[in-house]
Amino acid sequence: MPPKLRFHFMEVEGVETFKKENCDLIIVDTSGRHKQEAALFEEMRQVSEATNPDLVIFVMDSSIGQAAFDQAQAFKQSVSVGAVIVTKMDGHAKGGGALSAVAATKSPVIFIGTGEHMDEFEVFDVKPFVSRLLGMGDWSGFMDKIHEVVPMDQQPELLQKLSEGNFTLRIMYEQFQNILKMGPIGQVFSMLPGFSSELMPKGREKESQAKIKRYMTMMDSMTNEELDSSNPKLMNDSRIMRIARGSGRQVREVMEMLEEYKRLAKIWSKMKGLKIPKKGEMSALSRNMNAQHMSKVLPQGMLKQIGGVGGLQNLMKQMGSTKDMMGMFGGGE
Ligand SMILES: Nc1nc2c(ncn2[C@@H]2O[C@H](COP(=O)(O)OP(=O)(O)OP(=O)(O)O)[C@@H](O)[C@H]2O)c(=O)[nH]1
Repeated sequence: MPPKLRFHFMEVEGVETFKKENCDLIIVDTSGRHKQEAALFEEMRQVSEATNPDLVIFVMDSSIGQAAFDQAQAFKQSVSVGAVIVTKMDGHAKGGGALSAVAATKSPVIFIGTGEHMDEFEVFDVKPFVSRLLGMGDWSGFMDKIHEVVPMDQQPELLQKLSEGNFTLRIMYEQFQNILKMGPIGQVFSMLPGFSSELMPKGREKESQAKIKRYMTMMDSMTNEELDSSNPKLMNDSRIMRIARGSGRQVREVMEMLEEYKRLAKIWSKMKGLKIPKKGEMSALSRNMNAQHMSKVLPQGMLKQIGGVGGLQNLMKQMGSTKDMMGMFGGGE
């Protein structure tokens, strides 16, 4: 063994021992390191040289955000990173940093961590990941639920309205109604674009259900004009006071409900022009989700860092995307 590798005798000895014992999988875990720590990177390079691994995995915490690019690049320069694992996807981070890590290492994401336990370690699946990143929710799951729960004769109308980008209070009301029908509420919520984290944080389903019912009571005191309008200026003070009085709620609560509506309307307006697919026709969604949609929803700084829409297309390929997903970024391969 060359002298400089003696430091890593433990790793080398460990790997040799386990190989002799015919272990299928041997994992050498280095301690956490940061790109500023040159000596630790050198140590990691030496461990890699000494143990000659089949695969080097860069494990990143999704909360580091855009710092992921520099961090991943520093890893790639020291050792031949071949895959990425993104942890803490259960937190607030959407995982945009993972795209940067993939760009920097030119390696696919293979697993994601969604919690602290063994069963919260999942094989990476590109569709839900990208949907979450874009704030779109899990479209395919959502579509399945829509087909399951929304009465057949109402489906085309609802989907048509959504694709027109006119997200009115009435649509919100109808969606709330459907959501309450769908249950278990947590699972369904997490599939709807914009509905998941803010409106219904994990573990507080009961509270959220009560909030939705409260919102619906307030909307019951609205006129048809108010429910069907997409003009934000319509809701003046006197209308808000009338709704509060009519529903026995505080003005503050009506305003909170209207804020929630505005937030959802903003998210759903990104779907304007999108042809919502029929059941089992995700490719229709993919075809219609073009580069223009993408550039609207991704943070601009991030888009730039990964080389614009073209770079994004390449990344999705590297992330192991299916042909369907490639279609999302402007027409497939
Ligand atoms: N919520 C959540 N917690 C996680 C996840 N992955 C790891 N953790 C927790 O984060 C903490 C740190 O995890 P470690 O696996 O020790 O992190 P590490 O990077 O190997 O740490 P070093 O010892 O510095 O190398 C532990 O409490 C884990 O349970 C995840 O996906 N979600």
